[in-house]
Amino acid sequence: MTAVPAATTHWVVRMNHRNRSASWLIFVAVLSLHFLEHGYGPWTWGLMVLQFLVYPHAVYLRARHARDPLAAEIQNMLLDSFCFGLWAAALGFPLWIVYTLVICGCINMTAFRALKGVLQALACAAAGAVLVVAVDGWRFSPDTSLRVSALSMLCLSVYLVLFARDAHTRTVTLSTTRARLRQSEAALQGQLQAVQSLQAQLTEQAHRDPLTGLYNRRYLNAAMQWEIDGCAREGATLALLLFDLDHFKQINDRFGHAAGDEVLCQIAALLQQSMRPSDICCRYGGEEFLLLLPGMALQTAVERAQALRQQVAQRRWLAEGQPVDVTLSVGVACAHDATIAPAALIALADRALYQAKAEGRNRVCVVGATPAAEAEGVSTTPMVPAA
Ligand SMILES: Nc1nc2c(ncn2[C@@H]2O[C@H](COP(=O)(O)OP(=O)(O)OP(=O)(O)O)[C@@H](O)[C@H]2O)c(=O)[nH]1
Repeated sequence: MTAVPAATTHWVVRMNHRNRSASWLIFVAVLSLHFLEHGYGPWTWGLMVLQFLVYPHAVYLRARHARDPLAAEIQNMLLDSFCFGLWAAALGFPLWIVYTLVICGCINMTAFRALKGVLQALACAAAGAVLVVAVDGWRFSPDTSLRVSALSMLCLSVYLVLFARDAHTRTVTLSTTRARLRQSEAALQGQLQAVQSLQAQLTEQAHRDPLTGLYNRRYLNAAMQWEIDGCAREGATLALLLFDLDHFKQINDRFGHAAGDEVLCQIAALLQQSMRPSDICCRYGGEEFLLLLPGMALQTAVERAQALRQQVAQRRWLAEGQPVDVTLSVGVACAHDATIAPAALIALADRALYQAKAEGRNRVCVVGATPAAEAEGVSTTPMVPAA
């Protein structure tokens, strides 16, 4: 047997040990009085000491060291009832003594097994009584003296009070534990929400360009295929505008990198202002921006590019307090179905952008220019889509 610290002993085992030790001590007084009144011999006295003074500690030790202490304690309770039956029959069923013993056994079992427990306790008590009657014959002397009856009542009362006190302690402990659990659950929920919001922030940061706050290329790579598929499903076109600042290096060289950054941020803000909720705006490279326009036809996309180009060119830009010319070149491409790969669509826009740069910058070029675009100064240079 391994030593089990009292604090880790099952609470039922501890409770029954305490209740047995206390109430059975009074019961020793009940029996002693009864034995004296009826002149019982030393054997009976010896058995009483064993049963009511030694037995409670023996069964406590057995349950405490058992592999399943609760099951062992329930066996102890059934054994209590069996022994009560032995005593009841051996003493000739003295009414108050029998009543006290049987009620104690039944109440204990009811607490753990409900009505089934009562039946089990009664069955065990009956088995004990039958055994004594079978071995020693039937004896019946139900009367107890007033003193024995009164002491029996006291014993039963002490047992019931102890039992009720334990029930109260368990209820208080349970509600305290429940309250603590609720607090821990609320704290856990709070932590979970904090982790989820942190995760969302991290995901957002991983998809954003730190300087301009626009989506970055990593996000674009994932988003483009969804957008191409989505537009193809709806039978709509997907337009793509690729912007590049003209001679941006000169702004950096003349006014410094911080001034260049400021221009980039303002261009990003300007692009965002013109966006529809469904549009996706990315910082594609150093001074390159990309607008993805789901459901937009090529003609409309070209108009949009022209408007933005003009807005930038006409705006009065200042760098370090000095006026500076800022212009954009734009390449426009359009996907008409899901067969085009994201990289191929960008390559088309890139070729149009290259053309815009080659033609002198501050202009919009388009893959397969339309007559309307031509009228607005859009390059009509026909471009062959990349294979
Ligand atoms: N301030 C700033 N400059 C950047 C950033 N990223 C790239 N650049 C600069 O952008 C400039 C791009 O130069 P180029 O590729 O020669 O292009 P460009 O001067 O705009 O000339 P074109 O595109 O041919 O009209 C380089 O000087 C880069 O250092 C950035 O985040 N901040």
